[in-house]
Amino acid sequence: MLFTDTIYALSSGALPAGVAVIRLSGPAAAAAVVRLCGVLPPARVATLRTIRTRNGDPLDSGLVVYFPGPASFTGEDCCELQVHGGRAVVTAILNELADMEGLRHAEAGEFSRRAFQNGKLDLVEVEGLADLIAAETEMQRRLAIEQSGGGQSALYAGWAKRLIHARAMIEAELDFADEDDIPGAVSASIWPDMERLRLEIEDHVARAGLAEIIRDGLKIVIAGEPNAGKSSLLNALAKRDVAIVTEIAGTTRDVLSVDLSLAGFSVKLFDTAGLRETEERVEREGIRRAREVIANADLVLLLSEKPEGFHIDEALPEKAPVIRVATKLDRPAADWQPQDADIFLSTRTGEGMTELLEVLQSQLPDLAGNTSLSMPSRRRHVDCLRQASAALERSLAAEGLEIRAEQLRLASDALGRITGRVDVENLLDVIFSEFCIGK
Ligand SMILES: Nc1nc2c(c(=O)[nH]1)N(C=O)[C@@H](CNc1ccc(C(=O)N[C@@H](CCC(=O)O)C(=O)O)cc1)CN2
Ligand SMILES: Nc1nc2c(ncn2[C@@H]2O[C@H](COP(=O)(O)OP(=O)(O)OP(=O)(O)O)[C@@H](O)[C@H]2O)c(=O)[nH]1
Ligand SMILES: [Mg+2]
Repeated sequence: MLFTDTIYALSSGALPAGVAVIRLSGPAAAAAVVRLCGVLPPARVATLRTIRTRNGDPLDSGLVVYFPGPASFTGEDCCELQVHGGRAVVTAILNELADMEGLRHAEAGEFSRRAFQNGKLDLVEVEGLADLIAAETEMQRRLAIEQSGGGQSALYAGWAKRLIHARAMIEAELDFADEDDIPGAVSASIWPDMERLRLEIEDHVARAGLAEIIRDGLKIVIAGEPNAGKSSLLNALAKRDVAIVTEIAGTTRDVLSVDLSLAGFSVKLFDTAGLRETEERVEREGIRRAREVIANADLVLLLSEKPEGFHIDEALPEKAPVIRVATKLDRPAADWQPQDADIFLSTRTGEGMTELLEVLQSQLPDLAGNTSLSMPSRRRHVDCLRQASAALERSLAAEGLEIRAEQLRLASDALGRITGRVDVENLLDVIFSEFCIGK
C-alpha cells in the first residue's frame, strides 16, 4: 500500500508542557523540516535548530530529529520537532505544517497503522502499544510490554511454524503417495506434536481470565444488610468521601464504584444498596442493581454489624469467593465469636483495616517476581486461539489425510489472524481507532 500523504501531529501530552513533540511521517516530511529549519539535520541526531515561519520570523528554537525511512518507527521518512511546550508555539508550528503541500493532520492511531502496514509492528504489538499507553498499574504495564515487545508474537510465530511443518509433511506424503519407496507414514510423526500444540494453546487460553483481571481490574463488591457500614468501608478504602453515609438504613441506592491500585493490580470497588425486602420503589431498583453487580463480582465482601446478619437470602455469585466482614467493632453491642466472620473491623477506629487489605491482596493472582505475563490479553486473541485449537482437534480426530490437512490449514489461518498476517482488513479500523492522535 502506498501512502502519498505526509501526516503530522502533536505526539506528546497536554499543553502547556516543558517540551512538546511534533511528529511527521511520509514522503514530504524531510522537505517540511527543511522549510521550517533551513537544512535537514544529520540522520538520527538530535540537533538544535531555529524553527521559522515562511517569512523567516523565528517561531521557536528546538531539537529536530530526522529518521530516514525505512529505519524509522513507521518505516517512512519521519521527523520530530521537540519544541517548547507552549500552546501558542505548538499552534503556530501546526499551522505552518497545515499550509504545506501534501501534509495533513494525522488521524488517531495513524502512525501506528503505517508502522503495521510497513511491517514494523504486527497487530499484537500494535494492541500492546495501545495498552502500554493506557496502562495505569504495574501489572498492566508488564502485560502491555509482553505484547508490544514482540514476546507474544514470537510465541504465536513458533506455533505457526510447527503447523506449517506438519502441513508440509502431509503435502509431501500426498504428493508421493503412489511411489513405493516413500514410507506410508511420513506424516505419522507430526501428530504427537500437533496434540502437544493443542494442549499448549489450551493452557495459554486458560490464562485469559488473568489477563482480564489485569486489564479491567478485579471487581470487588461490598454487599450486605442496610446500615451494615458498606458505604463507610468504600470511603475508608478509597480514602475519600465518595459515598453518602447516614444512620438511615437504605441510604445507598445507586451502585457506586471507585478504582484502586492494590499490589500493582487495578481493583474496581463497588458499593451497593443494602439488601432487604422493601416496597419503596427507588430502593427496590437499587437492590435490583445491587444483585446485578453482586452476580458479576470477582470477590464479595459481605458486611454485617451483627452475627445473624450474614444469613441473607440473596443470590451470591457461584464462583467468586465471599469474605464475611464484621463491622463497627468499636461498638460493644454485638456479641461476636471468632468463627462468626473472616474479618472484624471498624472504619471508625481503623481496627482490622490492615487485615482486610492483606486478605484482599491474598485474593489477587500471585504474579510476583519474574513470572511471565504470556497470556492472551484480548477477546480477539482468545477467539482466534479457540478457533485454532478447535481446528487442531478436528484434524486429530479426522480420518483421511486431505481432511486432516485442511483442518491444519484452518488452524494456521486462525493463528495468522492474531498477528495480522491473514485477512484482517476489516479489523484494522477498530484496532487503530483506540489510539490517541499522534500515536
Ligand atoms: N522522541 C520519541 N520518543 C519515543 C518514540 C518516538 O517516536 N519519539 N517512540 C514512539 O513510539 C517510542 C520509541 N519507539 C521507537 C521505535 C522504533 C524507532 C525506530 O526508529 N526504529 C527503526 C530503527 C531501529 C534501531 O535503530 O534499532 C526501525 O525499526 O527500523 C523509533 C522509536 C517511545 N519514545
Ligand atoms: N460506630 C461505628 N459506626 C459506624 C461504623 N461504620 C459505619 N458506621 C455508622 O453506621 C451507619 C451506617 O453506615 P453506612 O456506611 O451508611 O452503611 P451502609 O451499609 O452503606 O448503609 P446503606 O447504604 O443504607 O445500606 C452510619 O451512621 C455510620 O456512621 C463503624 O465502624 N463504627
Ligand atoms: Mg450505603
